[in-house]
Amino acid sequence: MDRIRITGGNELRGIIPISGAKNAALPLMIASLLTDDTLTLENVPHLADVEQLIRILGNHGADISVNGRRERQSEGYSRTIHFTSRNIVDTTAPYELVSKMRASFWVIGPLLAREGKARVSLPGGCAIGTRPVDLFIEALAALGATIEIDSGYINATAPKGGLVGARYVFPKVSVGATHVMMMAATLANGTTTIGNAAREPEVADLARCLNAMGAKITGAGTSTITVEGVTSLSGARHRVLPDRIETGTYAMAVAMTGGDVVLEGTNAALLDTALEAIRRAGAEISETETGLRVVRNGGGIKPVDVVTDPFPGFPTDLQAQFMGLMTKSSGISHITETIFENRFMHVQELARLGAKISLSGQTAKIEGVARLKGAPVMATDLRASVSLVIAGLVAEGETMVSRVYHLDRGFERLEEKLNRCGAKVERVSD
Ligand SMILES: CC(=O)N[C@H]1[C@@H](OP(=O)(O)OP(=O)(O)OC[C@H]2O[C@@H](n3ccc(=O)[nH]c3=O)[C@H](O)[C@@H]2O)O[C@H](CO)[C@@H](O)[C@@H]1O
Ligand SMILES: C=C(OP(=O)(O)O)C(=O)O
Repeated sequence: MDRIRITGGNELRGIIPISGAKNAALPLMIASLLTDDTLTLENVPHLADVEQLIRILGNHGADISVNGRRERQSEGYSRTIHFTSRNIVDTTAPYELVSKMRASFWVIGPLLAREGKARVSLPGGCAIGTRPVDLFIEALAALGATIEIDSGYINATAPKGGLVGARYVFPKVSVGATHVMMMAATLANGTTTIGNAAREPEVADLARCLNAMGAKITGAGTSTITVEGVTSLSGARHRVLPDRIETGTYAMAVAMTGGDVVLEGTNAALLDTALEAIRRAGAEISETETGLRVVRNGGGIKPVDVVTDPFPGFPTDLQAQFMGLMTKSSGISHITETIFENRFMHVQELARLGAKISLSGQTAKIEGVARLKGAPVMATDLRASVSLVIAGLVAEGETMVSRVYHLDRGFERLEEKLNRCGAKVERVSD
């Protein structure tokens, strides 16, 4: 199993290209199941999750080609992928496939809308909390679906003439359930209004793509989304938006090591709240023609308190990384996690590097230390693992991160991007 060895102590200086967003690419790929035409997605990151979803969509009958060729490899940082689901050959998403990646559960929306039925395994894994699916069930039931849970599967069936537009207000903001309801409603009879919808940029990106496919969606990116159902969708070409979590991660890495890096191909509007926290921690961030410039030349890292929240709040997917940064601040900071109840697995691993962190309920208290010292640590989930990389970049000596398959789910060519800016990060295959 691969491990990553980081030799700490180098500043980051140079350019880091920001990839297409994993969390936008996944629902966009799933949206391809809504049409028998070809959906072409540009700027798709080359990640383990994307490869896994390609397998899942293939199981439903999608024909997928990368950069116009059939092989699934590319030399570039991002790829153009064509998805054609002329016929849906199977409306079951089996446990073996869905358990590996939670977002694959979202196929339930398009399958139900287009085929009138779907049998989808309940998603597995609880690395960051229990992650229930009750909101998906309620939202689809509101559109008229009959839902049964049987042997670990959700069996969803649409009424005879198809799903029916409805008004539904989510009791809690859910990115995934908003994606699914929006996709399902595109082919429903009549108009759907989604209240308390997730406002994440990835929701707006999905709506842009669906509209290019002929859907009639307004309000995506606000908390009320209206979807006027249409009878069919066509193909389209769409460019995946930049990854705001990757952007924030590298910005925090630069704030941690010091240096001067341009994050290319991204923009501040995707993560204003997180950038403000990084600025308060001591980095200068400015918009350039090509992206964002992050600079910290001396001055140390200041303690900053953050609370995670749905967009436009501080993203939970940047919580672990910000904690990594705060381990070296000059005082005491508090980080409160409000989205997932068990998203603090990185605390004990950061402690191995010398961090001083205590937990009280959903709040972590971080007492900044003057030095971290390299050690063997274990990645526990995607964002937790990259927080260890951020800490490793300034830890004295060597930090060896095991279980890097978590990192490969969401960070494209991490070692290469960091090394080009002066870091010493090496993948070791045992
Ligand atoms: C692939 C992808 O895009 N994943 C992102 C997505 O996950 P995901 O869409 O799974 O997260 P949700 O927004 O659905 O979860 C938010 C909260 O709602 C709860 N909930 C959710 C559904 C449900 O039926 N019942 C329920 O109670 C969850 O347990 C959690 O406490 O948004 C999260 C919150 O920004 C991010 O951390 C994930 O990176
Ligand atoms: C938690 C994440 O993804 P998922 O919802 O697929 O687990 C993530 O992107 O940080």
